[in-house]
Amino acid sequence: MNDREMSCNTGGQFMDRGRMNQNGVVQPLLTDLYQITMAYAYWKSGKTDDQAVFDLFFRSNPFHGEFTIFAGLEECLKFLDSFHYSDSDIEYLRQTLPEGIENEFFEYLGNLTARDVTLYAIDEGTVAFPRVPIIKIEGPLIIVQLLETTLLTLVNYASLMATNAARYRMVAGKHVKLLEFGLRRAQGPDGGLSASKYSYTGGFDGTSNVLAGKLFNIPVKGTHAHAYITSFSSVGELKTRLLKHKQTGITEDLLEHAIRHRQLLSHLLDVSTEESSEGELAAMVSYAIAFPDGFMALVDTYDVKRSGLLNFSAVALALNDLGYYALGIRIDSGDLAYLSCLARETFEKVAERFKVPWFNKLTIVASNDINEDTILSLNEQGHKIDCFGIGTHLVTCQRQPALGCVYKLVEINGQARIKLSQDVEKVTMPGNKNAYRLYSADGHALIDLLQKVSEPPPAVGQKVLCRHPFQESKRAYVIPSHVESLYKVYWKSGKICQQLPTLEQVREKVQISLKTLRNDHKRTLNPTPYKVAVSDNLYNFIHDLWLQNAPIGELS
Ligand SMILES: Nc1ncnc2c1ncn2[C@@H]1O[C@H](COP(=O)(O)OP(=O)(O)OP(=O)(O)O)[C@@H](O)[C@H]1O
Ligand SMILES: O=P(O)(O)OC[C@H]1O[C@H](OP(=O)(O)OP(=O)(O)O)[C@H](O)[C@@H]1O
Ligand SMILES: O=C(O)c1cccnc1
Ligand SMILES: [Mg+2]
Repeated sequence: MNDREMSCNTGGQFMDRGRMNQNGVVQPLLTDLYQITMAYAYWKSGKTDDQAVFDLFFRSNPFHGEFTIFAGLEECLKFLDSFHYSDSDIEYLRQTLPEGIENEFFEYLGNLTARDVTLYAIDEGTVAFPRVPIIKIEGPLIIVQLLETTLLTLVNYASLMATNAARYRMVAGKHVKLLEFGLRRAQGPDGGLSASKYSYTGGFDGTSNVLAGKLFNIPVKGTHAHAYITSFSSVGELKTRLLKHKQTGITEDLLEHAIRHRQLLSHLLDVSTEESSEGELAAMVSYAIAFPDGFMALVDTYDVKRSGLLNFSAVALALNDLGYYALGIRIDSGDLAYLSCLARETFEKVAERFKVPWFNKLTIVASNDINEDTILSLNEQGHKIDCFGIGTHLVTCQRQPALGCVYKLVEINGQARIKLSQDVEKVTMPGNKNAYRLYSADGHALIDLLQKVSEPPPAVGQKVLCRHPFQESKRAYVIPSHVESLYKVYWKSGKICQQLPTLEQVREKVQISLKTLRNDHKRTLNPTPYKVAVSDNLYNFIHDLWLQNAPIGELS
């Protein structure tokens, strides 16, 4: 065991060793220097045992949308569970922090754990909204402050990615498969792994990232690259053409079958065999021999119509002669609407002419710089794509590369704190609060309501005054048919205190939670903002505190 592994404590009640596996890069020094310098200054000024409450929240939804999927909670809990500065961490800090830092501080840091911290959170996979804290953390000021940057880095990208993936899922519809192909384009290896994990959470069906498959138990899927096709230039290069018949076991020449079918197909599809690529045919035959039960071929290397579809269909029919069913094709360039329709038409013709009805159902995968708008546009035009392979736009979240979650002090030693700003959106909601989601009779979420923790929760069937946090005139009475208390205690007294869902369960939660949102909040163009309100009591409290803290200017 290395010193990082040894530093993990025994874990909470519900945490088995499997779960403890955490990305090794997530450790207490994965933070900003200022957290540690502040910790020293807090320590020096006797604030070590001050009790703080911090809220982790975002101020606006990403991608011009009106919802965000909260993800990354499990990683935050693992981080709390293993929080401990190793001897080498302390040694590094001794060398790095300014001279004159007292030795006792390093001893203090060396013994510091997250045992005295309590973490409340919304369930991972739930839709969340601006200004409603998704995590609330209480505990000694120093430790709670020290957690800021790491928790933010664990939640921000995870939630952004899960939201992005959920948006792709919404525009693609539930019947189209979505595969994440982004590792090569992701923000480094760790970004790539997180992208694979959280795109699955958001509703993708699998990833091409093999390590993500192993680590997170996500289905791994894939086709092949253009290099495989271009590595062959003629059938003479085939080292073997032989394949055993699936049922009889008799060895046959797959190429011979393919060439025969290719001739027949050239009439049916009205393309000449001379125009099509022999290298492509050779590549497809060799791939089919390697994967007779999983033959999926890239058809756009030379020309989809004049070469790719002809060669693919010939090899797929040859496989059929030997008792195997091909899976389908991938198209990675050109007009994906047109080419997918052309491919489906081709398959239908072949199905009819060769009496192979399963040809109608061959899978058509499309890739090439696909984003939400491309899918929407393809839907409008009409297409026959069964599966999108999506890389760059998905994993880099090109449309909005960061979610702006922040971590703000809202209470210290029972005293509420407010951060003022010229920009009203940036004024923090002071005090220790609870959050509730109020539902209508038809099961839709109506509004999220923040209250002071001292207030009784809203009750079903009873009128609640919900106020806009900053605009006095904006208020509404809501009579909820169902009230959901959004926070659960996830970490207390050094233990994880909820049964953590599996990745699969979080993935299901995303879809269930999205269903509670009205469609107008989810549409891509000009969605209706979801309402986030405060109780009358909290409203008055915020505004009193605001006035107390805002200096009165003087005109001269
Ligand atoms: N029918 C379509 N409607 C809208 N967008 C499409 C459609 N078909 C493809 N696209 C998108 O248009 C872009 C086409 O990319 P690009 O101009 O690089 O063409 P290409 O097909 O890759 O060209 P090349 O064959 O030269 O590589 C891609 O982002 C692709 O997802
Ligand atoms: O387009 P993305 O959404 O990022 O999806 C991943 C891309 O990665 C692969 O090829 P690559 O782009 O590396 O080569 P290519 O440009 O020749 O297709 C694949 O063919 C996709 O095009
Ligand atoms: O398997 C694929 O088709 C794949 C994987 C990564 C990137 N592009 C395509
Ligand atoms: Mg590409």
